[in-house]
Formats: sequence, C-alpha cells, structure tokens
Amino acid sequence: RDLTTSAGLCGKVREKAKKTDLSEKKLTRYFVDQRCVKLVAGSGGKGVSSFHSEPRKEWGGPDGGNGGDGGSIIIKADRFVKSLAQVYPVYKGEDGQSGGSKNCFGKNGNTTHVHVPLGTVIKEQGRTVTDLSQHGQEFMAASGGAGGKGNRFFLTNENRAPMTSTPGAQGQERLLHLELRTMAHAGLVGFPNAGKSSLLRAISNAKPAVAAYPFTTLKPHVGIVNYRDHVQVAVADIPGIIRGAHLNRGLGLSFLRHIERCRFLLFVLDMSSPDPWAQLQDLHHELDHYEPDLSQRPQAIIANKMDLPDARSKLEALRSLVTRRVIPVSAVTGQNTEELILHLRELYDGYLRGEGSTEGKSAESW
Ligand SMILES: Nc1nc2c(ncn2[C@@H]2O[C@H](COP(=O)(O)OP(=O)(O)OP(=O)(O)O)[C@@H](O)[C@H]2O)c(=O)[nH]1
Ligand SMILES: [Mg+2]
Repeated sequence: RDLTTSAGLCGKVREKAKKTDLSEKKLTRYFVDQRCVKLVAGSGGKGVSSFHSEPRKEWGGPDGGNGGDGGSIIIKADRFVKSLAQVYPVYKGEDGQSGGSKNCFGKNGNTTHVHVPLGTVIKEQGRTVTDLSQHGQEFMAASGGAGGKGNRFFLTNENRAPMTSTPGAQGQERLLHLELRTMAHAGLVGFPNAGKSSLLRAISNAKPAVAAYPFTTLKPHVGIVNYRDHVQVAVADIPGIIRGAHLNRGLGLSFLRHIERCRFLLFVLDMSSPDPWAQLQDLHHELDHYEPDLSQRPQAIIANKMDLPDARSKLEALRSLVTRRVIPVSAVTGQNTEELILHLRELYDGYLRGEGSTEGKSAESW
C-alpha cells in the first residue's frame, strides 16, 4: 500500500518498550504530565569594605569589590525531553560570590536551566503564566539577586574613605505548576472500550495496551502516522471520556486538557453498543462543557468495530442522524483504515492552510 506507518511514544517509554513489553501500569510510571516545582534563584554575593594597604602608602583608598549576581533559573522547552519525569521538585540557583579586597569582583552565579518537553504550560496560583510550545523557547522563571556593592562604589569627592558596603539581594522565589499538554495534531476521543487504542495500533506502530475492560488507557500515547512525502501526523490516544467528565468524573478533567491541544478530533464510536449516536452526543456535551466550541474543531466520526454483527444497520442510522463524514473501520481486522489515514491527511492539510505556515512548521518538527 501507499502508506507506511511508524510510532512515537514518549522517549523513556519507547526505550524501555524495545526490551520488554511493559504493562500499562508500568508505563504510567514513566509518563508524568504535571509537576509542582519550587524555584529559588541564587542570591547576590555581598560587597566588601576594605582599604588598600601597601608599605609606605598609608591611605590607599577604598578597594572593596562588588559581589557577583545570583544565578537565575530558566525553564527551556526541549524537543528531546518527552515527559516531566526528570524535573526535580526543588531547584536552587547558584549564589553569586562575595567581592574581595583589591577591587576584586565576585563571580556571578551560573544560570540553571530546567529542560521541559514542548507543550508545557506554566501556571502560578492557577493562572497561566506562559506556554512553551517551540523548541528552544525560554522562560525566565526566577531571577537571581543583584550582587552587593563594595565600599569602592561609594567613593565620592565628599567621602574619600567610605566604610559602607551592601549585602547581595535575595534571589526570587517562586512556586510554579508545570503541566504537559499532549501536542498531537489529532486526538482520538471516545468512550472507554470504544477501541481508541486498537485504532492507534492499526494506523501507527505505537503499542498502547488494549484490553476488554474500560479505562485500560490511563495516560495519553502519541503515535506518528508517516506519509510517503515525509509528512508526519501525530495522533494521540486519549483515555476514555464518560458522562460527567467535565465535572471531573472518571479520569475527568485532566484528559479533557489534552483534547484541548489537538487541532482536530477523531470521535471513535463503538458500533457494537446499542446507540452509538448517543455516545457522540455525550462526547460533544462533555467537550463543550469543558470549553465552549471544543467539539466544533475539524473532525471525523469513526464508526469502529464494523466487523461485528448489526454494525452495518447502525451505520446507516448513524449516517442519517449526522451531517459530518462518518468513516466505518474495524481496528481489529484493519478494514478501511486506509480511508481513515487519507482523511487524516486531508484534515492535516486543511489545518496547515487555515492556521498559517508558522504554526504548521512547528507542528511538523514533531
Ligand atoms: N471486534 C472488534 N473488537 C474491537 C475492535 N476495536 C477494539 N476492539 C476490542 O474492544 C476492546 C477495547 O479496546 P481498546 O482499544 O482497549 O479500547 P479503548 O477505547 O482504548 O479503551 P480505554 O483505553 O479503556 O478507553 C478490546 O477488547 C478490543 O479487542 C474492532 O474493530 N472490532
Ligand atoms: Mg485505550
């Protein structure tokens, strides 16, 4: 066939998965999607009060140097980092060194860099401060304290022998909440057991766990669908949404947050359920209550489990009830997944045209 597919999972998980197939429970240990960090920037070094002294030169004048500035803490987006797992709970910036006699200035503290994955949102007291979505983007999280002044600094014509020197300023202290939102182009949205993980397995080489019980998937997985012209589309398998998810029922709000990030949505319906169209209404309801118009993003409706009896008659009923395109597939047999992959590409091209080239390029670097 014309299409090849391959996978992308968070870095650490993929490395482990090569050796043995990890269970979902173990996988979740490697994927951390939020962290609270305390940042304390370095304090400035103190200035020094001293006087030049040399044999036969009694009044050498003030020569106390300034202290060095404290090291700042910068949070930097890095596309090679895939989860917040390696972010420590506390960071302390390097302090500036004290000044010395003979006009020696203290050394500035080195800047501390905290590397986080693309798509990290930084919040402070519930308020979003910034959103790091480009590789290399930096956020000055805590600035180091200024170094103190040595007595040489206070030398004036009026005061030829100042004794004053000042201590360095304290570094800034902040408590930040880091949140990782999955940055995928498409999100698979559906009830538990609808077959989202099976579908991601069918269209990419990602290997999320599949089982016949609800809430098998507890953390989002990202699979990459590769096209012949080297375009890559990232598809996220998002844990199941249930009625009341917007009120934090089920796995609740934390996963609606990931959906918010996806440019287009693939609503996965279980055609073996008695009323798949009611599932669709519920999904729209939950999404819209989380964020108005979220359910109106470019989308496709995927009627999954078409290999099961009765699915065909329900498909006709579903088509008569919705105006949007419905793609019937079977994740288990792989039936009609090509149509889905091609439609995914159409949605992606539409997104590039609509959102302008700048955002498109950053998405492509994924
Ligand atoms: N017959 C049939 N069974 C399917 C199909 N797709 C998925 N299943 C089965 O449905 C069950 C649930 O599949 P999953 O892929 O784990 O479903 P999910 O939507 O990821 O579920 P959660 O992770 O719990 O939200 C598994 O037993 C699959 O084998 C399909 O196309 N046909
Ligand atoms: Mg799943």
